[in-house]
Amino acid sequence: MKPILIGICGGSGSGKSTVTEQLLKNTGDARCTVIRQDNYYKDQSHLSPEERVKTNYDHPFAFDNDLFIEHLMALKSGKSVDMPEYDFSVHNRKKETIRLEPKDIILIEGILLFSEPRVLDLLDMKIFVDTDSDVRILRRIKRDMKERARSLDSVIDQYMATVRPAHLQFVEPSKRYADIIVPEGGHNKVAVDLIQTKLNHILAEIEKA
Ligand SMILES: Nc1ncnc2c1ncn2[C@@H]1O[C@H](COP(=O)(O)OP(=O)(O)O)[C@@H](O)[C@H]1O
Ligand SMILES: Nc1ccn([C@@H]2O[C@H](COP(=O)(O)O)[C@@H](O)[C@H]2O)c(=O)n1
Repeated sequence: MKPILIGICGGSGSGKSTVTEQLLKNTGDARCTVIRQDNYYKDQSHLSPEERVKTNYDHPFAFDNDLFIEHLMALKSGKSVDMPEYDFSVHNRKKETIRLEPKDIILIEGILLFSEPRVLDLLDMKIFVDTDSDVRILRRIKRDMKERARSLDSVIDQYMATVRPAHLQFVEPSKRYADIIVPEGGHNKVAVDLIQTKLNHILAEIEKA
């Protein structure tokens, strides 16, 4: 049986990574792997640090979706891929890549998964993590200052200039494509447990096949 591709989409700070990590932890990395759309931001080595700050990172144009889709298709057909690595503190790809082996369950995480029809076509299950925007921006401020080397002013300015408009234009309308909506994100134990039950069922089916 071919690997099952599960998309986990939602706004920035909604809790996608937390949901994804929990599903990976419960399923085990022998049978499950994760591929993140964030790793497929375009290479910006040709731009100066000042120019990179101006990029709209919430618009579909910011992503190398051709490479992302090529890698999704490869994993789906049982081939391994070398996923790019990304450094948010310098707004650019790292030189290193990570080898991803195809596993029975491939979790795919990203803000713009469901707004790209070619990605939608490849997904076997679509999960949207839905969290109010006030909660998301508060989570993002904490995370970006701690983990992504940002100042409070830069997070607020970026949110107003690009994150919020792109969320309303691309992310929020894409919720309609979801099979399952998870309110509040990673600490929603009931929702994560229900999804895990479905994954366990899929894994048992694969073993029988
Ligand atoms: N249900 C929740 N309740 C409280 N905090 C949460 C919840 N889900 C996620 N978080 C926290 O919010 C922050 C952003 O979550 P994350 O999973 O990284 O979001 P995303 O990947 O959608 O940007 C993290 O610090 C995470 O620990
Ligand atoms: N150089 C970059 C690249 C992306 N971002 C922001 O990351 C957000 C997506 O990641 P989440 O984990 O929050 O889903 C997205 O909203 C971009 O604005 C960035 O700030 N800098």
